[in-house]
Amino acid sequence: MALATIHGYPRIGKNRELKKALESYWAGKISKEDLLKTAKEIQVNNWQTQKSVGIDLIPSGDFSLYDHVLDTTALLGTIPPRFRHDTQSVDLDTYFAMARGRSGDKAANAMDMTKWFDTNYHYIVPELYPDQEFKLSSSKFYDDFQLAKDIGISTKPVLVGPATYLLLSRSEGGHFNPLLTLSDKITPIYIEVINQLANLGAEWIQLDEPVLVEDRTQEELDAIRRIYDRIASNTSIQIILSTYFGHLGDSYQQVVNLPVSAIGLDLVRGHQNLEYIRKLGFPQDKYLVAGVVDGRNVWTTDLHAKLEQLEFLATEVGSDKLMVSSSCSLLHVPIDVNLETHIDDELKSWLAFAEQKLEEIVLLRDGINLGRDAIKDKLEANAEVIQKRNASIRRFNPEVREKITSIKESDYTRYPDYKSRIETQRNTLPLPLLPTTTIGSFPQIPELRQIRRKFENGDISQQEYEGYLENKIRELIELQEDLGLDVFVHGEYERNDMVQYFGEQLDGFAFTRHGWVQSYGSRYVRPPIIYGDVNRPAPMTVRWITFAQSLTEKPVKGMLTGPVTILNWSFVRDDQPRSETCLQIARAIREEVLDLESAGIKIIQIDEPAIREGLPLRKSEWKEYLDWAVKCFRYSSSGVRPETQIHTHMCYSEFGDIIEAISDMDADVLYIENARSDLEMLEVFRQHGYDKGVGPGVYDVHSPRVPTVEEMADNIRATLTVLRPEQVWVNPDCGLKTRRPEEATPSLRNMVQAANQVREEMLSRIS
Ligand SMILES: Nc1nc2c(c(=O)[nH]1)N[C@@H](CNc1ccc(C(=O)N[C@@H](CCC(=O)N[C@@H](CCC(=O)N[C@@H](CCC(=O)O)C(=O)O)C(=O)O)C(=O)O)cc1)CN2
Ligand code: MET
Ligand SMILES: [Zn+2]
Repeated sequence: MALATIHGYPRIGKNRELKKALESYWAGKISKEDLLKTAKEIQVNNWQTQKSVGIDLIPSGDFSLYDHVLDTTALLGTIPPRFRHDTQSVDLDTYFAMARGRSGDKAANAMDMTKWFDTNYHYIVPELYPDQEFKLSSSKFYDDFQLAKDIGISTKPVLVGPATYLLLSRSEGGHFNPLLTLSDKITPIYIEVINQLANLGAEWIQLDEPVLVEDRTQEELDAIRRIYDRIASNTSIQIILSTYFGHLGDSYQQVVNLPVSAIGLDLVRGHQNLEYIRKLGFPQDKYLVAGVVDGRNVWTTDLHAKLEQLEFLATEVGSDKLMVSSSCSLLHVPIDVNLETHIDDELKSWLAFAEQKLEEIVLLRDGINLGRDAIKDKLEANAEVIQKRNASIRRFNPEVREKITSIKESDYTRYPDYKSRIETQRNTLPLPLLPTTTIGSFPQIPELRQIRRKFENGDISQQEYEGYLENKIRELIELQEDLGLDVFVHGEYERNDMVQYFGEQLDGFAFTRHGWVQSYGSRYVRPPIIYGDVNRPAPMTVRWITFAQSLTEKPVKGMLTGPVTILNWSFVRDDQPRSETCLQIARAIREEVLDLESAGIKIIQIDEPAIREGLPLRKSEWKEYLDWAVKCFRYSSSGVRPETQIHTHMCYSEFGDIIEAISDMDADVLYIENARSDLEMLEVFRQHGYDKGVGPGVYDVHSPRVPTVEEMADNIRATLTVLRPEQVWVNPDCGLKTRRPEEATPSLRNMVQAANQVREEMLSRIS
């Protein structure tokens, strides 16, 4: 009999219970016991939901208070020395200190955070030394397994696999490959954990190795082989080695022949895996975890098409060796589409969130085990939805299609080139050396969010809401005058989120009320759903930017989210190439840029923080993506006059390997994350050179800690060893929306002082 399983379930709770509990705990408003009680309730709820729908192999350990990679760090005892952790097991405060940094007498910077593969989920990057020791330091995975067992559910514990853990970590104290250097040391700990879980009664355990869908060297594959050989000869439990987010490529044969009981393959993003099975076969003695239901998108599954795949797989591997699964953890989709009362029924029928996906998986399993006839009614209903969706005219807007075809090749290039236009800009836009600015958003205080919620619910009028926002902007302009910043922003107070805000104003987008997806820790997003052609019916930001500009002589930046980021942070229609959808968004943004320029705005910032996460996981596919992604950005920004300055911003990623594409975007100024990853970006600029304006962030905004003048001045001085003074801007790493005003204001005051200090040093050197 085929089994139904998933890789993992959303952790946040249907009503964002985890966020509320975490933030209350951090604010000292609830106790540790209260927090852990909420965590337990969410887990129990998740298990019971899965059980009642009929999932056979239910995961445990997929829940996390903050991040599952950080949980693995706690498990393995790889606590960076600056957290001075000396107890046997990692306590909650050390755990959160690693994630968020700590101030006071035990002050320590947070660990780096970066994107989880090509998703908008962020994990805490492990820091490993060449002589790293590993020591079991957390009982979380046992506790979670036991908790499920206590309510009568024998779960499948899920852990980040040893190879993935090592390859995702940062090598400290010199360049080395953590997989090649540390695999012998990490393996015994994994063996210990696996055997303990077996002792507690686990029959299956899942080790997630998504690094296997990236390009791996033979040396790495050999090291992985050695790890799994050793695990196999020292454990007796059934192990699922799971891969997701892509296909196995050339390493297919080697991976499926690793000594484990089951192999998990993504058959959606990694649809090529199906071809490999067809051509190269699949080992007869193994289970196949067939990831057929998309864990990365929200569209109702075409059950007929998937059943066909599964029927083929059943003949290849035997139906008793088949597990029907999600393509990856359901962490990346919202929980329940039925909470969305304002989405119309037709559109809703096109959508499946986590709970609906559980039902799809169970149906597909039944289709395999009992035959198509047994699920006939459901199959027919599904076929009707799919057929109607494919034929729906709601997806097409002839006017948009027409405008897209009329784009000319020259529309993708800005004239004149940077060298000439920067001269013009220097004359029309007088700025001091090392201009200071911010990335855009200012603290979204609870009062602001509450008022927006009231406005959405109709409890206050539009006039009251906008009056409130105007006051906030007035206050912020005064604050920026007082701080002495050079280029101002309006604060983005009118935005719930930098992508959702635009999605709500564009045709072809649907947005959710409850469709939260975890981005990191307690921070969630509601990705808009792009179901049709994208069009901008009216200006989206001009009203707020021009209001802010009317209050000051200093330049106020127009603030937009770029097309690639809107694409990558939305759920995207799957009936046309992503590049086409992106160009439609780019057209909408270009219109907005031109409207801002006509309204007298001199600097327009178009953020593209997600440009890198759209990068395919296999290098051979990079060029194609970068070509169209960069083109879309250029199309959105190139219509302006020479004197209008275009800025862009990126955060949370490594940019070294795509620096040429970034330079090709041809923005006049680039603000880039820098502080949290040990000034890595400076090394990139040193090696590759960069000729346009750059603001490498001088402090990390994702930590509540207020940075000192001296450390920021040091960062600026470091930047000046690599870049010319005329190029350099001074700004934080990212927007300040997640900070409290008590953190943001003193940090910026120190930042301006740091810039002043360095300016004086430069002047005294000249004179
Ligand atoms: N889409 C996206 N992806 C991104 C980023 C980003 O900014 N946007 N930044 C990077 C890091 N990720 C981040 C993701 C989310 C947040 C963030 O601040 N999220 C907010 C939610 C933002 C939002 O949409 N807020 C709404 C909903 C407000 C709300 O929750 N209201 C309360 C009531 C008010 C209250 O009591 O607070 C309620 O509904 O119950 C609004 O402001 O309108 C949060 O989790 O707190 C920050 C960074 C990478 N990826
Ligand atoms: C995640 S990038 C954020 C950029 C945006 N302008 C902000 O300041 O919040
Ligand atoms: Zn940012």
